[in-house]
Amino acid sequence: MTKFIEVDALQEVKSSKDIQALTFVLFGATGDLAKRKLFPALYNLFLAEKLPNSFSVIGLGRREWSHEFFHSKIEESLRTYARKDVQEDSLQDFLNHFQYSPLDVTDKSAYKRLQTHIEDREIELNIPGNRLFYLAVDPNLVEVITENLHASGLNQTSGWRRLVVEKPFGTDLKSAQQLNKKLSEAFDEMEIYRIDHYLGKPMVQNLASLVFANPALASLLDLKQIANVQITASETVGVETRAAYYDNAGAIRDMVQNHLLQLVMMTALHLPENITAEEIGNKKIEVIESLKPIEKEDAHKHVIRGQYRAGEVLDTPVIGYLDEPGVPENSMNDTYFAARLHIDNPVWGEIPFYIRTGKRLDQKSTRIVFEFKKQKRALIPAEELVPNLLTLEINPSEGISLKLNIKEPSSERFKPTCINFKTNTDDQSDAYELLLFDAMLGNATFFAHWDEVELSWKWIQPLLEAFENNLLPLHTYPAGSTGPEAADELLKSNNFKWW
Ligand SMILES: NC(=O)C1=CN([C@@H]2O[C@H](COP(=O)(O)OP(=O)(O)OC[C@H]3O[C@@H](n4cnc5c(N)ncnc54)[C@H](OP(=O)(O)O)[C@@H]3O)[C@@H](O)[C@H]2O)C=CC1
Ligand SMILES: O=C1O[C@H](COP(=O)(O)O)[C@@H](O)[C@H](O)[C@H]1O
Repeated sequence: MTKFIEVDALQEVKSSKDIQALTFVLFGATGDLAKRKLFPALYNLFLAEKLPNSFSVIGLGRREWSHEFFHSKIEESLRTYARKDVQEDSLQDFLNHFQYSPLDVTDKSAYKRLQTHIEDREIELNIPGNRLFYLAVDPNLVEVITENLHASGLNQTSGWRRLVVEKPFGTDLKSAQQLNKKLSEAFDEMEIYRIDHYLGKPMVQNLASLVFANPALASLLDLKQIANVQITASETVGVETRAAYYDNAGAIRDMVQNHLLQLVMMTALHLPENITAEEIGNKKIEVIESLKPIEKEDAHKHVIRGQYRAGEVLDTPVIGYLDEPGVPENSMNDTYFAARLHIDNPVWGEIPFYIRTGKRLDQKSTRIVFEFKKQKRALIPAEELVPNLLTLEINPSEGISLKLNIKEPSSERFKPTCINFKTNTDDQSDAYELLLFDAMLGNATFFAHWDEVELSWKWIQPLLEAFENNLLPLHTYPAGSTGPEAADELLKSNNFKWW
């Protein structure tokens, strides 16, 4: 069941007054996500006065850190990754909210110590028992942490309690279902926030309102005129230091099951009407339910998987996937995924959706492109015209552009010309800021609900099996390219190309 608070999803975020005093229990406080995203997001919320005066963050990890050392790590993170300059005069005020406690999550007895720590701080800072447990840890630890939170009674509190779980949620359909069952023994569905940071990206959050607020755009997006929709999430980075996780996950679990399918849902749901917060969840479920299954025997017709070889990315030579530290030399893991999907409902009918993602590609870009049908009348030779494209750029820059054919002055020729609108993102909250704020507020609109996650795994499962049974080739592509040539063929067979 979906859950929402009584706010319009499209409303601007509120202020700190809307968030009750709380304890933020951060599992994985010594890890990469905390350093790169969570501390900077909390800091930006603090500077924007969107945190309550009374809040306590208890950081956890196995490392034997002191509170002071923890503070120095947070400070380092803010100086490296925060969107805004560190304000020297208030930095210590911010850090004073944080304390650290070494804890091995598999050690049941340690949770009693944690409970005392949390309660002491609640008394000291006058915090009612509102507790947000944020699990920034390997997915394999989520179950044991939840079990121990339950067994120790830490989740039985006089205030509200919420559990924020990072993606990927499980590793396949069965494990996700088992995990969900376990979580629901300790928390109600209303209290579980499955975070997918693509849902926190401002352009994604605004998709629903964009068309409604702009009748011109709404009339442009007449579905009868759309030839196809393309969703791209390309990255220049490689596997970095994450081989242990990534070589088991691959692009299919790391990006497709969650981020890309969420983008498909968000893109397909919004046309053509205004949508309330509650309807967003329901419509997303309708979309994912309508996604035509691809049977594993047919996967080779609709799906391309690839792995990068050595090459040059942004003028720098880089090694191939198989030479990356921690990657087995015979790994068949996918670092690239592309597919052709169909949403089998009256709205989207025959319009194909193409999705693709990959590491070590030529550029970092997340975007959605609507390609319009070509002019059918023969007044202008078709080869002189490019299809009109409406592009929504999501990341790293944000904006909207429309590609048109404009006649060059003093010539009979047409030139493809883009009308661009770039959002000024300098002062814009980032995905984790928006999502952390919502989790603390109790607004689950932009979190992945269980139904969506389960339906996404159901759709993905035959493809996982096709990959495991090697029912489709693993293509290679040079680092710095746009991906395997076979991915171009996927579109060519329908007379399209990637944009
Ligand atoms: N990094 C990123 O950019 C992103 C990460 N994510 C997700 O966030 C989650 C965390 O990722 P990331 O931060 O990169 O991972 P890291 O490996 O960097 O961090 C893992 C954290 O888990 C802690 N940990 C591991 N084992 C135990 C244990 N037995 N007891 C207590 N703590 C333990 C580690 O602490 P210690 O070593 O001190 O025990 C560390 O703080 C993953 O689910 C990932 O998919 C999602 C989006 C982006
Ligand atoms: O969740 C993940 O996302 C990042 C890409 O995120 P973005 O916001 O930079 O587009 C990806 O690099 C990582 O592998 C994956 O775990």
